[in-house]
Amino acid sequence: MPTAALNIPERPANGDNGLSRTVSNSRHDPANSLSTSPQLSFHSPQASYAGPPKVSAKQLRPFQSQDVKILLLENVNLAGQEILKKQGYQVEALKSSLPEDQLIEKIQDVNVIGIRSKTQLSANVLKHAKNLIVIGCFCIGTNQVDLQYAAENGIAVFNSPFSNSRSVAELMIGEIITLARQMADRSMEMHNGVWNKVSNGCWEVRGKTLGIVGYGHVGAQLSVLAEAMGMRVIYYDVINLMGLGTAQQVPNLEALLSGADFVTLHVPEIEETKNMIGEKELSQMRNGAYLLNASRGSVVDIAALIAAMKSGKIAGAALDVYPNEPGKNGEHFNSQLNAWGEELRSLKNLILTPHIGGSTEEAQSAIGVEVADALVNYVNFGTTTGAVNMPEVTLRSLTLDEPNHVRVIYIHRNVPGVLRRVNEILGDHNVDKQMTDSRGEVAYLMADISNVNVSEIKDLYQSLEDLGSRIRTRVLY
Ligand SMILES: NC(=O)C1=CN([C@@H]2O[C@H](COP(=O)(O)OP(=O)(O)OC[C@H]3O[C@@H](n4cnc5c(N)ncnc54)[C@H](O)[C@@H]3O)[C@@H](O)[C@H]2O)C=CC1
Ligand SMILES: O=C(O)C(=O)COP(=O)(O)O
Repeated sequence: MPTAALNIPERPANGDNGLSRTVSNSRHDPANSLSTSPQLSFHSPQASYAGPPKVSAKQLRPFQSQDVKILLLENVNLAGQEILKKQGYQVEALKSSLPEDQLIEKIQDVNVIGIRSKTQLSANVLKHAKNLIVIGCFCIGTNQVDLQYAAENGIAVFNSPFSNSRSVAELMIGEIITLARQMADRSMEMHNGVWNKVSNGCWEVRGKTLGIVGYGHVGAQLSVLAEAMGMRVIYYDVINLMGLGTAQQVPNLEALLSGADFVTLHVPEIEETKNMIGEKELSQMRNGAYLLNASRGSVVDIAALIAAMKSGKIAGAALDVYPNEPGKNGEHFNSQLNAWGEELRSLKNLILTPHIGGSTEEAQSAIGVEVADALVNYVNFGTTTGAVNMPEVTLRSLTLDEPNHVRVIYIHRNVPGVLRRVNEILGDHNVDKQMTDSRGEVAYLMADISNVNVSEIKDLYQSLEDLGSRIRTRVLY
């Protein structure tokens, strides 16, 4: 049998590979949601995929669902775990993140990894992930993943772009009032048996100005909620955006800082936002203003914030995120993690929360479902809709359950002449549908072809692998 060397099993004569699942081909069409809706039912393809060049025969082996190994870290919600288990995949779920050495060991073996904001998937970690085809970030932020390295190595990355935005915005509203009324201090005092009834330095939020830095999903939600409480809203963003309600965009960060009583930060962690709020920016804020950060720890220079709070310039602050965060619950938050840890804990009217902005039942189950659906669609069908580091490619219908149909996924470097060469190879068969798109250096081609005998799949696969431009080839059937 020509496929024996690669251990590609022959398709049974009736075209049924013995697996049967119900799947959806679109995660963005609610009517097609994997978990909630009328579903498109068909016999599952038996998918085959390959790792990078010069991999062993074992890695080239096509997989049955039960061969797919998934590692979920950081307590991914059960709703998401269930979707993956229902596919028949092997799912290992851990409650915490892993230190780099343990992560490197574990990641060598898995095809799919699911993480949240804590796990660092650097190039150094990913270079050990020889079998990895896709990463699911069960959160909004993707700064913890080397997206470029992943794309260049044919690893797609998905996230959940807005399922926890409302939860973050609501936490901000709670914190704005808590800061204005020094509520955290009063509560702490009462827990220590101290009655301390004060109005000095306590304010209503009605009529005060909220300055939102980063008017994206979180910032815009917050804007609406704050106006409903009678606050005036201004915002600063690097792109021009229409303000909701009567919110007004200001032209630069300084205008925002000097014009707001409360400043909240909702920008991504990127080079430009590192230490975006430091000594200079804090000095531009109003005397007695408040600062809230639920974006990323690197956005605020915490030593400068401590100084501004000690001097009374800043009347209160709320921090949900830190440059170094503990890897699991119960770990101590102290100066070993962050040099200023102890000093921070001693400050008045400072709310410290353990990165809980998106931690609600609603947000976590919605994220679990959304990202798990995306992973299933990628593993089973190669669909990249919603990927954050790859071109978005999908084909309108699936014919993989029909005899002699295969789907070819060809991730390649975006250089001239590739499509011509790929189509010379595919042209020996009947190309039913094809879509290709590129994002920077990486291009993604998906083609459904018919008239392919199972005995030809290995050659088809190998011919694509042999092209100099290939990053990863998958043949699904
Ligand atoms: N504390 C928590 O649990 C959570 C934290 N987050 C963090 O919040 C961040 C924001 O979340 P979303 O609103 O969903 O993101 P988003 O991508 O919808 O919005 C971010 C906005 O920031 C703007 N921006 C980028 N660079 C900027 C700069 N230098 N100056 C001003 N504006 C800039 C963008 O144009 C965009 O409008 C996430 O990237 C994540 O790091 C998100 C969810 C939960
Ligand atoms: O969604 C995000 O970016 C967050 O920061 C929330 O992260 P988490 O899922 O709580 O680790």
